[in-house]
Amino acid sequence: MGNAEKFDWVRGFTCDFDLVNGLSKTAESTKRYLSQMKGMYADDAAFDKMLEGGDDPLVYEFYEMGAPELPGDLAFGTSITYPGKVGDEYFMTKGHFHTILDTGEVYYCLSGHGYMLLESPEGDWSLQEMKAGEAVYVPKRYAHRSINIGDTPLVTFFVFRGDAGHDYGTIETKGYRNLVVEKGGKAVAVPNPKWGE
Ligand SMILES: O=P(O)(O)OC[C@H]1O[C@H](O)[C@H](O)[C@@H](O)[C@@H]1O
Ligand SMILES: [Fe+2]
Repeated sequence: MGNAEKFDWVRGFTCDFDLVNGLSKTAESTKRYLSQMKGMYADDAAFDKMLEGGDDPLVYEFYEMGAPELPGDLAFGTSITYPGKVGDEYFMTKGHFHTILDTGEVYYCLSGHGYMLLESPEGDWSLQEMKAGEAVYVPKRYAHRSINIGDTPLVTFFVFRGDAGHDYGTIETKGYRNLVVEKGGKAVAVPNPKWGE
């Protein structure tokens, strides 16, 4: 049974999410493995090398609860980005704009340490730090991507309008203007050499 049928979107329901690892015993997660992110990391050689050995690490997983795609409904769940790097670039989600660009989103960090990378179509961008107990507001119009800069899973709980939709196209073709890499033991933002390609 899929998540949409499991839950009563008309009369209400509850669902568990672990405070530390973010996982649910009831809902089923959607998983994204490294092989599904080809071209998204700056270092293609490091990316290919990681997959050569036959190992395809789980980079992140999240819950699609099956909220009705209507303006009055709310999509919510946890998103878990695992620790790791491709070359010196930290593991991250694909990131997306909302199809209805004018819809925001809230993320509350349950555990781990990382950043939310925000970028508007006009190129305004920022990094919002995420650590347990901090909530991040993703304003309407901004693409958003979670980046794990720690050694433990970065776990967030998110809520957004049910009809917002995901637009991956722009990020998949152009990328973000900046990446977050480890330099001298520190996480720093650097310009993305592949941007706009
Ligand atoms: O959609 P991605 O960029 O692959 O990230 C995965 C997921 O992360 C977050 O938790 C969002 O709220 C989800 O809507 C999203 O689908
Ligand atoms: Fe979103």
